[in-house]
Amino acid sequence: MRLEVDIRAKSYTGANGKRHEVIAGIAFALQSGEVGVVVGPSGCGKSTMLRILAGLDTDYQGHVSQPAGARLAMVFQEPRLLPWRSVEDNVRLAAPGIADAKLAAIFGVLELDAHRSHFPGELSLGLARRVALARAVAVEPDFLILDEPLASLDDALAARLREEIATLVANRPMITLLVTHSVDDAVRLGDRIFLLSSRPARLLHTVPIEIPRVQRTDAIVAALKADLAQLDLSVS
Ligand SMILES: Nc1ncnc2c1ncn2[C@@H]1O[C@H](COP(=O)(O)OP(=O)(O)OP(=O)(O)O)[C@@H](O)[C@H]1O
Repeated sequence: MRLEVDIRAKSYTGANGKRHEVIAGIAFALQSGEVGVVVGPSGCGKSTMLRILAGLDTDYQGHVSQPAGARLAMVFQEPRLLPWRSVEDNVRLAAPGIADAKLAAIFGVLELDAHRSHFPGELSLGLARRVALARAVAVEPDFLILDEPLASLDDALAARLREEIATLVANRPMITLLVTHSVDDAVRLGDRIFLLSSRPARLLHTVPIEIPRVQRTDAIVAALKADLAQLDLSVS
């Protein structure tokens, strides 16, 4: 299973009729079992790229190929839960027929067991993100897209959710693509990091990380971040 991305250009037409270029060249490939992390400055075009990868936007130049029949799940920045349904129902509606044991395993990893009967309005942002993630994983995707899953969470919560994401991706062979502003999150979670320029987004560097996630101690993470900081992120 392999995802191949070659987005050569993407632009939007503004209200004044002028086109503005948002993506100027992003090409990469990911294999099943790999976590790719896209890091780029705010507003550079990351969400636009994810929408293209998810097939929600076909108005671009280039191509994206994923295996026929690959099942895709996407977790958006805002959790988008059904407010009138319980946590458990939100997940079951996305994955009808899911076995109780499978659901219990997902809720276990994401520490949601105590919240099964809660409604989205009763949840903190961190919990709502976990439910959105549970819902995505419950459909057993081949390709999982996560748009800023750790943004706006305090450090301790972000660290917990990061661990949980690491457990989920280790439990299932899928292609995971995660977008973040945070180099720290990227080096803790990624197998391959894609560094983008500011808008229009251009892929500046692809950085593979060979050290297994479980072996990435704080000292190793600091060293990896120092390596990344040496890279030239200016667009020539
Ligand atoms: N539907 C649209 N029509 C016109 N312009 C758009 C549209 N969607 C996004 N843009 C513009 O494209 C640029 C990139 O937006 P995008 O949301 O992809 O960036 P981003 O890197 O995800 O940002 P952030 O990091 O803040 O989430 C921005 O200048 C944005 O205003």
